[in-house]
Amino acid sequence: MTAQERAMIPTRIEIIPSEGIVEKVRASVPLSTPLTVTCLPHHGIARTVQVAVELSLLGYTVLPHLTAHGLQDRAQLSGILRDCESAGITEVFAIGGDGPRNSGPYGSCLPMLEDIAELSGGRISAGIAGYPEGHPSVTGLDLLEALLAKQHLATHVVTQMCFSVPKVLDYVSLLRREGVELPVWAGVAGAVPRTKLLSLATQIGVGTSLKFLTSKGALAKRLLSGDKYSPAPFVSELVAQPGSISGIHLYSFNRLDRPSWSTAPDADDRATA
Ligand SMILES: NC(=O)C1=CN([C@@H]2O[C@H](COP(=O)(O)OP(=O)(O)OC[C@H]3O[C@@H](n4cnc5c(N)ncnc54)[C@H](O)[C@@H]3O)[C@@H](O)[C@H]2O)C=CC1
Ligand SMILES: Nc1nc(=O)c2c([nH]1)NC[C@@H]1CN(c3ccc(C(=O)N[C@@H](CCC(=O)O)C(=O)O)cc3)CN21
Repeated sequence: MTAQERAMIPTRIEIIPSEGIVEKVRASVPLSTPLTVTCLPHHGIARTVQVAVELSLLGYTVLPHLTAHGLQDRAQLSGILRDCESAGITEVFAIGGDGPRNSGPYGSCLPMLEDIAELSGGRISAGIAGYPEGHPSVTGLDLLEALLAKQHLATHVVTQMCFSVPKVLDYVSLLRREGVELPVWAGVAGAVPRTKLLSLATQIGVGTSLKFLTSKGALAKRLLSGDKYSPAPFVSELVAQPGSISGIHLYSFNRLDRPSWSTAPDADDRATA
């Protein structure tokens, strides 16, 4: 694969719907860069959808994250899908969610996906999550079974953040062996302070590949240079493998400097006031 081809890998950015984020995005992200809006338990789904709708109306391609555990009932999901459609949103990222399951009908992602397909009449599609390193409280077999059950309702898989190229590639091979043909987008941490990354990675259970970061390999050394984690060496190594991943999903933590491998056009394309 040539450097030119590597540079063409589709890249999208995940943001947190914090106060002021719409203005921040508008000031620094070109309209051509797709965005996803995360859904954290202490924020709730309404906030995610509101930010996604605002960004979509500004002209961004945007996917809100919908968490099954965060939904009270089917009517709430129906309202969210209507709001999305009215704002021109055609795809969401569907996830179980970290928060406690409420009394609503969606104990996991699958029944929510079924209702998204039914309520939207198939007009809103969905991405789902994959775990190259497993999940702290779910077995690998359960995760695979859930993925197999969900795949017919999904358009793509986004991986949990991972710091090891071989683990991502092994995971894509595993999915292909098990009959999952969906495109896989690799979840990659953005250039964030290393302390922040370490605490978050421990919290969400990606400790194994973090051990890789403290190993003595050449790639590990490059990733660890400076105060911040640098995703660029990881990304260039990953995309050099032909036919493996379909895109890069960057967990930005709202640090919105343009990623060094980005294919996005220049500042002229930014949203204007
Ligand atoms: N990768 C990501 O971007 C995000 C991941 N999450 C995490 O993903 C988990 C699963 O969501 P999906 O991948 O959509 O899977 P899912 O909702 O399809 O569930 C997969 C399987 O894991 C079980 N399960 C899920 N969470 C569990 C838990 N906390 N304890 C025990 N069993 C559990 C389900 O019953 C099911 O058998 C969430 O609970 C959360 O921890 C949450 C938000 C974003
Ligand atoms: N289990 C799990 N849950 C998630 O929500 C999640 C994943 N995994 N994997 C990938 C990304 C990373 N996510 C996160 C999680 C926390 C923050 C975060 O910065 N939280 C702040 C609070 C931010 C705020 O309230 O505005 C913190 O200090 O914890 C960011 C992205 C969302 N995604």
